[in-house]
Amino acid sequence: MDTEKHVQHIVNWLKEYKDQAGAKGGVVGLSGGLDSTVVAYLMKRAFGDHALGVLLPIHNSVEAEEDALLVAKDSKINHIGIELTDAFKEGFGQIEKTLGEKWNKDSAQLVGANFQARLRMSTLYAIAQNNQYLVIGTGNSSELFTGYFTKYGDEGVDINPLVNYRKEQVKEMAKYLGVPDRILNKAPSADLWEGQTDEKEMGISYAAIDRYLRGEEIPAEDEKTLMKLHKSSEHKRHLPPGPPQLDA
Ligand SMILES: Nc1ncnc2c1ncn2[C@@H]1O[C@H](COP(=O)(O)OP(=O)(O)OC[C@H]2O[C@@H]([n+]3cccc(C(=O)O)c3)[C@H](O)[C@@H]2O)[C@@H](O)[C@H]1O
Ligand SMILES: Nc1ncnc2c1ncn2[C@@H]1O[C@H](COP(=O)(O)OP(=O)(O)OP(=O)(O)O)[C@@H](O)[C@H]1O
Ligand SMILES: [Mg+2]
Repeated sequence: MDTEKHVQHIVNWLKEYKDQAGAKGGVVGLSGGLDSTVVAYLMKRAFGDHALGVLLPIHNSVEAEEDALLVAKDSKINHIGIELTDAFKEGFGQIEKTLGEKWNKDSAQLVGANFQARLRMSTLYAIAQNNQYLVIGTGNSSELFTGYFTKYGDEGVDINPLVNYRKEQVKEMAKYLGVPDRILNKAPSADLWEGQTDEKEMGISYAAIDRYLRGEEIPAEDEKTLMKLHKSSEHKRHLPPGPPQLDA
């Protein structure tokens, strides 16, 4: 791909979209991971001083604050940090306490992880509305295809500048934008629990996902895994359905 052309295309679109929405700028959650890093650099080009990155640490999950700070400094995006550890512990603790015996401990890790993603989403929306900003998403087409995101959590956003780009293309953009090697070379992770990586949890590599999305053949076992992820997450790619309308 002609990376320079695509970067300019996204930056132009961000500017146009913001203007037609009547917004002043945009806000993004800064995790220190590749996707939010690329979005931060693009937002800085599109929104200048009205690009805001927000570090949202929850000290229950893995901490990558140093990387997020490095991104803020390197991209020169305005940034703030909002500590969500207590809010998470309080909110999630109340649910556990109230459900008591009915609380299913087997799924608690995943449920807690999704709760964290939605808490971050709520926080970003509060900041966005307060500043007349839009919430800028970081999802790419590889994640969207597999459904590897929390419904109404990290994909609860206003616009998604990377949605037509595969993970490998996001990495190309990162190189073009001068993202530090430390960020470029990290294994993609939601950082929602110790040792979590996207590829381990999904059971397939981004290389295989992206090969498939490019229309190339992948091993049968990978294709089976990918189709399962895609089908089971179909509901995440649509607005909530209701019963069909009756005539009278
Ligand atoms: N057929 C259907 N029609 C309508 N709704 C349906 C449904 N099936 C489930 N649902 C609903 O969807 C919920 C399950 O979806 P969801 O809540 O998303 O949860 P789920 O897909 O189980 O988990 C999210 C996955 O994304 C990963 N993640 C999360 C956040 C960030 C990142 C990252 O890469 O940074 C990754 C996380 O590690 C996990 O593997 C169910 O609890 C139910 O409410
Ligand atoms: N600690 C955090 N602080 C602020 N935002 C966060 C934090 N953790 C996750 N997010 C938000 O959730 C998004 C989804 O996470 P995801 O892991 O898919 O992307 P990433 O971390 O940017 O890149 P990578 O997939 O390479 O790890 C992030 O891009 C970011 O906007
Ligand atoms: Mg990440």
